Amino acid sequence: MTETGHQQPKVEANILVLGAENVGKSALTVRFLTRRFIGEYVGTESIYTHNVTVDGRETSFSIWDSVCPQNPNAQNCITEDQLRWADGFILVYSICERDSFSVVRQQLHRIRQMKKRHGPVPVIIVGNKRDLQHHREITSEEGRMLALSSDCGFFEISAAETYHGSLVVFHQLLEAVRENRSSVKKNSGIKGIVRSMSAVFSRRRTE
Ligand SMILES: Nc1nc2c(ncn2[C@@H]2O[C@H](COP(=O)(O)OP(=O)(O)OP(=O)(O)O)[C@@H](O)[C@H]2O)c(=O)[nH]1
Repeated sequence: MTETGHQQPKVEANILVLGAENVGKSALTVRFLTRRFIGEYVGTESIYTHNVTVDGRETSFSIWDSVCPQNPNAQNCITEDQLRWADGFILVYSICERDSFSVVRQQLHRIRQMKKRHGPVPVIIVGNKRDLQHHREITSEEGRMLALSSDCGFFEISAAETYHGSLVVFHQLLEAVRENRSSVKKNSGIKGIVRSMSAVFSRRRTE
């Protein structure tokens, strides 16, 4: 409810979870949805709907847990349809697998190319399997630097160990999606005013 007693409209967010095979995309998603870590997940593509209250507002997440085909050309893991559908992206790698970090880098590049055509879109990079420190191949700094250099959020988590990490990832992305929407709306408002003013002035010049 707002101060004036009006019900705030429901927030809807389409989130696409990407990354190489076996990095924990399903584990992260299922953790957020159920608070539980099951251990083994069916490797099929799924879209889940999850209705929750976030910061006092009704929110409906649609979460697309994608599957990256074996031996992929990583960039082609993402289709145009997926890119159009998503309001925000979670790119997952395993801190124990250098190749999965490269996949995230390539997928990020593809998303940023699309951004040129479709406008900005929030991305959060997630280094998963933080509990497996003894197998670590990617330092936290590498993950953080990639995120900083490409204007993304960054978290290292263990979907196996805690629920909190997955919660923070989805909530931060939701906040970024909401901010992105309001800045797009604001910009299109200003652009609209500029466009109509230039139409008026060009008409005057020709009168
Ligand atoms: N130790 C550890 N294992 C994890 C973690 N997250 C996931 N796993 C394990 O990693 C394996 C793959 O997890 P999934 O969630 O199926 O990974 P995925 O990226 O969805 O895999 P695909 O569906 O094949 O693309 C499973 O055996 C999980 O139990 C984690 O944080 N720590």
